[in-house]
Amino acid sequence: MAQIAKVIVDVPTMQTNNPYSYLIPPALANQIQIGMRVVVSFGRGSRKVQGMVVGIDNESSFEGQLKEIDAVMDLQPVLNPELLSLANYLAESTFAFTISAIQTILPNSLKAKYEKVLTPTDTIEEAARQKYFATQPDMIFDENKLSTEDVSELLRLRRTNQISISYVVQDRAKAKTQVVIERAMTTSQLEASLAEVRKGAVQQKKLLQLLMDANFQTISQPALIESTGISNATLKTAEEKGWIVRRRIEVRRDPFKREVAATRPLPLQAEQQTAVTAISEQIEQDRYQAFLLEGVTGSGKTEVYLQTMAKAIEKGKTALMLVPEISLTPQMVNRVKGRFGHEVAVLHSGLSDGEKYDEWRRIERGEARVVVGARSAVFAPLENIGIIIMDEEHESSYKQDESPRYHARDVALWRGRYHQAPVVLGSATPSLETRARAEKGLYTRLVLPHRINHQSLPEVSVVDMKDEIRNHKESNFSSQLLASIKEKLQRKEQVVLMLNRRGYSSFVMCRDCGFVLMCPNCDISLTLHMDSHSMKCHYCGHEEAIPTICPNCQSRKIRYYGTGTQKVEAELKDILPEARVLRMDVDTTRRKGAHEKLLQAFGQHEADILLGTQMIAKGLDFPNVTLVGVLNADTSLGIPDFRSSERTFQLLTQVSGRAGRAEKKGQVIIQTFNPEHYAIQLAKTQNYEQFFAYEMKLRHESNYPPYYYAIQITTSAATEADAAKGIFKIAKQIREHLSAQSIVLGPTPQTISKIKKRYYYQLIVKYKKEPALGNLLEKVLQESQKTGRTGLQVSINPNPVSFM
Ligand SMILES: Nc1ncnc2c1ncn2[C@@H]1O[C@H](COP(=O)(O)OP(=O)(O)OP(=O)(O)O)[C@@H](O)[C@H]1O
Ligand SMILES: [Zn+2]
Ligand SMILES: [Zn+2]
Repeated sequence: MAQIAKVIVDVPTMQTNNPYSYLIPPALANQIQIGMRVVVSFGRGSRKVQGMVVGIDNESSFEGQLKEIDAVMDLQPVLNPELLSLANYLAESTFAFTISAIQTILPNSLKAKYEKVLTPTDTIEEAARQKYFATQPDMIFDENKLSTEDVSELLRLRRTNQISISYVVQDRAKAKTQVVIERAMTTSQLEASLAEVRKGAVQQKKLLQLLMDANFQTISQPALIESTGISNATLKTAEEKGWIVRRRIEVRRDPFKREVAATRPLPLQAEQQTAVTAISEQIEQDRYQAFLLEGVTGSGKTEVYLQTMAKAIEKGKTALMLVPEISLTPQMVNRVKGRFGHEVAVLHSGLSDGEKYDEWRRIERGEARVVVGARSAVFAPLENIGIIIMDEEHESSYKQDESPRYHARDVALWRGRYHQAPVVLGSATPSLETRARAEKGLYTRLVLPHRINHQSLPEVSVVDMKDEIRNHKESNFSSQLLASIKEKLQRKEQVVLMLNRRGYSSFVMCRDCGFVLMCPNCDISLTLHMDSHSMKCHYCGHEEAIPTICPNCQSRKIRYYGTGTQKVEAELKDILPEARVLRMDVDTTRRKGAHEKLLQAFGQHEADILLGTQMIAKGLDFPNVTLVGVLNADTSLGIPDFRSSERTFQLLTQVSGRAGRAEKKGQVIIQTFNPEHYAIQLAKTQNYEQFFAYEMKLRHESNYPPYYYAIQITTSAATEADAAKGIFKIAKQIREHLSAQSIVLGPTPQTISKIKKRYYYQLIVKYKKEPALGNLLEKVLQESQKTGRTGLQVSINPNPVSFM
């Protein structure tokens, strides 16, 4: 009986969630498995496309003529059954196409080209060894060059573990390489050369002596240069004279080479113990339960994570831990590595595709039983998960803002249910959604109300910048903040300063006509960058010269407004010339590892002040920091979004929490133009519960989440008219079907209505119960696939983190 494979195909212009049926050629019968990638021909032109096998039937209800699968790309499944059904869940819950869900779950290198190298194992049959490995130790699997019979045979060998596979990324540029130096002459030849070298050539002599040493072995070029001071030029001469050869060799990637000192579990404080016990009980009983671990800053949440993860590992299970973004990773990764050593795999956006892939394979092979990573690590191919942790669960970076628009929290909860394992959502400032669910009893709430050793929370004072501006010359520093900084520096303590913006100043404006320099591609003003002496767009990267004359009225009175990290750094140098300042923002952390280096330097007190954007607000644990200054608390308040108060409160509470974490008492100074705003007043007392109650009341009054669900529908097109027409048509379609209780906001242009030369319109549906809405939106999405002519794109974003 013929076998039929159900294949999800990758055709960008004609996406559908339905699999297509293909005949499995007889030679591959019983060899192709669910979760393998295949090549099939698609459509009238019989274009070759990639696809994923999601099902295999032994008979077909399909009447007509089926095409055969052309080739199989994998010798073993790359997605296991759990991850395949997770792909379906993602597609359904986020209005995405199954193929893009699958691609999101797979690591990038599996989308790229790579070579599969086959090696025989000890158990290989003699006939097979003779056939494939008689003349070579391994072979490259190339589905285009091998006969179907060979492919079938190799699949069988793989399934019976007679061969193993390793993957090498084909693009050589991606492989990590290093130049090594080898000796190319005999000792006596080198001696002869030494005699000929002219007197002053000290480096050449030094090199020859090194080479003549009986113990000389191949050495890496950077190591040689570093240890001897011999220059690159000398090595070049040496190569020309034939003393050495330089070769480029491949080295294994290891994203975290530095050994981390091992740590032992700390004796727990009473509240930590209660939390660990409650979570461990669920691990013991293999039960899914979601927990909210609500602990003030510095209350020791990390120790709770580590000890419950250890419990899962002890039981022979695996553990998954999510952290918001790379900025948080260095300290957290070190803590996890300190406890679990080589069992840890790290996945985050700072890794190259190759590094990510190496880690992915280690997880898949079961070599790493603990995974730490940012958002996409939630798809780590761990089996037998015993616990899932999500640190700083309120962070908006957990939501992906392109398709599939998933929230890692939902995926974590889904996997927790699948594996019957507890999921721990931790935060000092939980999202309103999560805290509300705990209120309803859906999550078990665990509270750590005190700092470790009952150290008090830092004292927060609020400075009204309106008064400051009236009384002083224009400065980013109030007299109170400046005085405190000086005091701390005198005591050899450290200071963290947060500014909510990068660049030098935020925009350039003409004092005569009010002209503001805008990006030609986006509806946003350009930002001045002093380091590159240019104006940059933070959305599309457009860059142009700094104007000295107003392009509009030719006036010379063009001035810089607002403030940025570079400008504050310059001011600090001016008023505190002896202070050592480290600046941390997108511009200083662009290079790989730069982030970790900066934090390490600050931790070792190589600087007195850490000045940064929001990226310094979370997770840092430096005992010597006793003052935190927030230069402009208002930027996040000014954003026209229902979550702006929540964001502001979270940010201020988080950054305040960096002060006074050890024995020394902490102090926080918040500068603002809105000192009476409730988000700022409540951040002053760092009282999350009070903020929660107040904000929930406001959300209730104005029908916002978490009282209502929300869906954002966006259209975009090359012309404004097309984008608008598209959204109004959708609005009409939807309104006809909505119940009276639901609310539609818009359609309106998006807050930033033009990005990269495309125009954006949106509409928001707020609803409590709309069982038919999902299907309706699916239909809208399918229809939008057909309107290729105008280039209209429609996207649907369930539970958007903001309405902008
Ligand atoms: N049981 C304990 N005994 C002694 N010290 C502890 C204990 N638990 C945690 N600590 C220490 O207390 C400090 C704060 O802990 P941790 O960084 O885990 O806090 P946190 O709750 O994650 O804070 P934040 O939300 O601000 O990141 C750390 O330096 C940690 O090593
Ligand atoms: Zn002008
Ligand atoms: Zn732009």
